[in-house]
Amino acid sequence: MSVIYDRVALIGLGLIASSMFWAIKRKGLAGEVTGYARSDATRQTARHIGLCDHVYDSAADAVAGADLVVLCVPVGVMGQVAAEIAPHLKQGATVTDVGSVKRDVIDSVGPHLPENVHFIPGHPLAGTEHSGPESGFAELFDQRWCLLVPVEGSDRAAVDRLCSFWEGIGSNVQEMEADHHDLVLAVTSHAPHLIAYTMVGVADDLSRVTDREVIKYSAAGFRDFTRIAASDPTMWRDVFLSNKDATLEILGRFTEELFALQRAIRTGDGDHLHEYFTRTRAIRRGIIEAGQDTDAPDFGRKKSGP
Ligand SMILES: NC(=O)C1=CN([C@@H]2O[C@H](COP(=O)(O)OP(=O)(O)OC[C@H]3O[C@@H](n4cnc5c(N)ncnc54)[C@H](O)[C@@H]3O)[C@@H](O)[C@H]2O)C=CC1
Ligand SMILES: O=C(O)C(=O)Cc1ccc(O)cc1
Repeated sequence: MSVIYDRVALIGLGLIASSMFWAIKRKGLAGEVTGYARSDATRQTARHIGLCDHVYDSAADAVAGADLVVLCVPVGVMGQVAAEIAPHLKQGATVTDVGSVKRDVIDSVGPHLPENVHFIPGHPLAGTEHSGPESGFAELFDQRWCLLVPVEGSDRAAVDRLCSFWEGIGSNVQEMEADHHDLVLAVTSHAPHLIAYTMVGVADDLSRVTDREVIKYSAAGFRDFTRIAASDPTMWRDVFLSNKDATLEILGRFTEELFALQRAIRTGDGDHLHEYFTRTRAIRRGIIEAGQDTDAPDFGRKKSGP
């Protein structure tokens, strides 16, 4: 694979940026990769582990001369970071992001960017419950989807170039409209995370009265919930607050179904339960047949280091 962008700037050096860096280096997709993170401690750690060719003390310096700028910060601060870098962007550069929510990011970032740059929002559907610069690994995006969400007037050549970049990183790329993205992700990722957070919270309350038996005897299902509920609190607070409508819609439907199942249990309606579980089992089989099953935490891949 050859160089796709001469200079790439990663803003926010956590799980996603560090995984991107190692994947970029693995395939030689960029001539140089610069980086910036808000905290001095993160910048020091990044320098110590060789994350980025150069880590700058300001976002302005990191993006200067960059052909591709990737915003890898929590969605709640995307707009603020865009305002900070806007005056320093190279003419003709592409600005993208990796945020888990798209409409809110488009609305908060778009207005800050000058007309002479290409803004192409994105979202790699790959991650783990870990965060920070040391949590990244080159294989994170292999065979995972990366959704690109071009905005009105996005330049076709710039979108195609970003698509090639993500394919070089290892992803399968698809384009999607922003509101549709947010609804799909509310079903497949955001609501499930909230449910996991809730279930672990409930069990935590219970564990106090049962001498922590809930943890001690936790079966695989609950352990999977605890993994998800260990995800970064800042990131997930921002996801729920910025994808409010879609998440609330899905949670409303979830609550209705839960009440129906609750009623079936109370009234002894075994047929209802059996039919429901037969339908959900078919969904799982569909996922496996589509080659999207991954089963294990971290989607079945083990961290093999940078
Ligand atoms: N963790 C995951 O599984 C996935 C996360 N995402 C999205 O990727 C983005 C980054 O997530 P992670 O890498 O997991 O987070 P992380 O917590 O590992 O890293 C975020 C980084 O941003 C920095 N940061 C925070 N505020 C900043 C600011 N104002 N200016 C500059 N740097 C700032 C933090 O210091 C940290 O280095 C988020 O928007 C998230 O929604 C997307 C796919 C998967
Ligand atoms: O760790 C998990 O189970 C995930 O679901 C990872 C993840 C988290 C957030 C995203 O926007 C995309 C992927």
